[in-house]
Amino acid sequence: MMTSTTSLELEGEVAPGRGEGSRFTAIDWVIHEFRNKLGFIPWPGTFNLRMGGTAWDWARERLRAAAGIVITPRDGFCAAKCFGVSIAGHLTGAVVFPEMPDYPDDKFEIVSPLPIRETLGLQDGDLVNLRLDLFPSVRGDAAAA
Ligand SMILES: Cc1cc2nc3c(=O)[nH]c(=O)nc-3n(C[C@H](O)[C@H](O)[C@H](O)COP(=O)(O)O)c2cc1C
Ligand SMILES: Nc1ccn([C@@H]2O[C@H](COP(=O)(O)OP(=O)(O)O)[C@@H](O)[C@H]2O)c(=O)n1
Repeated sequence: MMTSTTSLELEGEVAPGRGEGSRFTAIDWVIHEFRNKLGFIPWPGTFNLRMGGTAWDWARERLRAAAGIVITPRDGFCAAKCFGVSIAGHLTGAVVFPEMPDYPDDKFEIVSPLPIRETLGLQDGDLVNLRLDLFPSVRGDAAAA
């Protein structure tokens, strides 16, 4: 649902990933990019949600068209586009869309300064409200919304 000209409200289902997120959040240049451009050091790993439905189809097109914040890759890696996101109205982070040709359309991968599952007591299959900032500027002091 569109809540204003700059934010989107969505719902996603907590999902397992491929167990590779912590490999990427441990890379020096990734930590450097997140610290400089988003204002926080990532908690190890990525928190995944599965998205679907017409609201997501519409939002995905808006996100594809928006500039977001670009994580600039080092040699051999792909770039990623980020948007600030509020998770269940309690935590903030950034949703990351790696620019990989086969990246799943229904995957919503969040990098955050805090452990989201543990902090919010979430399990696979739980539904979570998300608010996305189409014109993001995530700050280092914004870990708690
Ligand atoms: C900034 C950033 C850059 C990435 N670049 C690549 C890449 O070049 N190649 C790749 O296979 N995965 C890359 N990934 C990882 C993919 O997003 C991968 O699907 C994900 O981190 C795995 O998460 P999961 O194990 O939670 O599913 C990158 C991730 C991030 C956060
Ligand atoms: N900021 C974060 C990062 C990861 N996580 C969780 O930490 C675990 C490890 O993340 P991961 O990316 O290495 O693994 P998968 O999500 O691929 O299983 C997963 O259960 C994530 O959902 C979290 O709760 N909050």
